[in-house]
Amino acid sequence: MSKTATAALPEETLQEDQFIRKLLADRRRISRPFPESLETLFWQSLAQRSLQMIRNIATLGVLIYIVVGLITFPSIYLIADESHRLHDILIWFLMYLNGAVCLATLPVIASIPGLTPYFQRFIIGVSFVGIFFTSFLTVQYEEPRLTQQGGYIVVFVYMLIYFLTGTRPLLLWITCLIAGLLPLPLLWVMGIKFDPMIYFYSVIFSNFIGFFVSQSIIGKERISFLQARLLELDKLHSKLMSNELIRLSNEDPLTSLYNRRYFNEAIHTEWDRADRSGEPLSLVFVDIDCFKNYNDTYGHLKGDDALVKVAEVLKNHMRRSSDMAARYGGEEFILLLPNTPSSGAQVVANNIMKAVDSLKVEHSASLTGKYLTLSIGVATWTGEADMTETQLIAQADSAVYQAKSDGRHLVRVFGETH
Ligand SMILES: Nc1nc2c(ncn2[C@@H]2O[C@H](COP(=O)(O)OP(=O)(O)OP(=O)(O)O)[C@@H](O)[C@H]2O)c(=O)[nH]1
Repeated sequence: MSKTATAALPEETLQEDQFIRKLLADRRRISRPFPESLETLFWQSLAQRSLQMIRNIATLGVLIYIVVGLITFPSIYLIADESHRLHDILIWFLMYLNGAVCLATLPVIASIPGLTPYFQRFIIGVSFVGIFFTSFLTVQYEEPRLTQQGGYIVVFVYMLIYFLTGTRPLLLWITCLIAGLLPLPLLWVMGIKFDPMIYFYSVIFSNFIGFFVSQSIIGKERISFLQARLLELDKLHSKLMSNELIRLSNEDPLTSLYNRRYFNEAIHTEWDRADRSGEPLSLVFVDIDCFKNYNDTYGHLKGDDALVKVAEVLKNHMRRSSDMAARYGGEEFILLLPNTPSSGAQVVANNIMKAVDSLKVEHSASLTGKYLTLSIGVATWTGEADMTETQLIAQADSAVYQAKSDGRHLVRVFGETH
């Protein structure tokens, strides 16, 4: 990144940019948590993507779930022995209902904007309920083959939770582990016998597998996230750069006022606007008196300081958002005052004159007194058809000339005789 470019970026953003570049260069550290704000952003982006995915596949999900129901129900009917068929169908139905409720919650949360900030918490809650009831019910089939099938469903549920929700794997792992272990004392109290191996395999082991696989997927997600974030920062950087370039091309580097080039553009726009609206447009031309003498006496650097001080006064007198002050040439400034009649422009000119007087910038070689003074010319266009912008500028300039020839340290209005 170039020197100018880095200067345009805020310090925080710059640090983030450098951190990301380092991390992408040395990917061994990628699985460690990022600094807090970036880490939060990462999980938020995953949650956002999950929400979007859930919204997109909601209808398809409902259809698939119905098809799964239509396929598994007859198989339960066929597999289960007649002696406990009703019991097993009831267990299947409760499991199916549990799955339907849990899965239906997701698109509902995703479609209510007020709930989406709590998406992760809902996921934790829904996962807990889903795993608890699925684990609790699946071992209650009388038919061992169905228990085994239920085990596969638990594995499937785990995978769904891990891959669909974009939730932190460790948090999910702990939640699912507790939800998976909690039915054990309940089953024991209820005296329900079950195969511990199937329970271990479907509830505990698959949770581990889901955790490790999702950890490795999250690692890849982290890389994509950092790359996307870097792209965003680059875009922001380019935007700042182009804003900065625009600003620099419009600005006078010494005084930070607008420069003559920008003034020429602005007067053109305002001229057209005044032409359409019929509002008066005033120019105030400001020239520092005996500035050559000032430079000769105090040196150019002091001369520059004086220019900056005058510029500050001008800026402070630009009270309307449409007013603008520009540096027109060496020690000449110009104010563009849209929708301002001559009387208003004269008030501004006199105030500026007094404000510079009150600065009391010592000028021992001045012809007007002991301090730095201004000569100011005012010209106003009130819609005369035969006038041009250049003519208005020339009128303001000629009013300054009048002020100079009348003795300096004066405000003169073009067309008025004194
Ligand atoms: N320090 C400094 N001086 C500048 C700058 N731009 C122009 N000047 C000086 O401003 C002076 C303007 O001098 P003149 O045009 O003769 O006007 P003046 O001495 O102010 O005389 P009057 O306008 O008749 O009062 C010149 O000496 C320029 O060198 C600048 O950026 N910095």
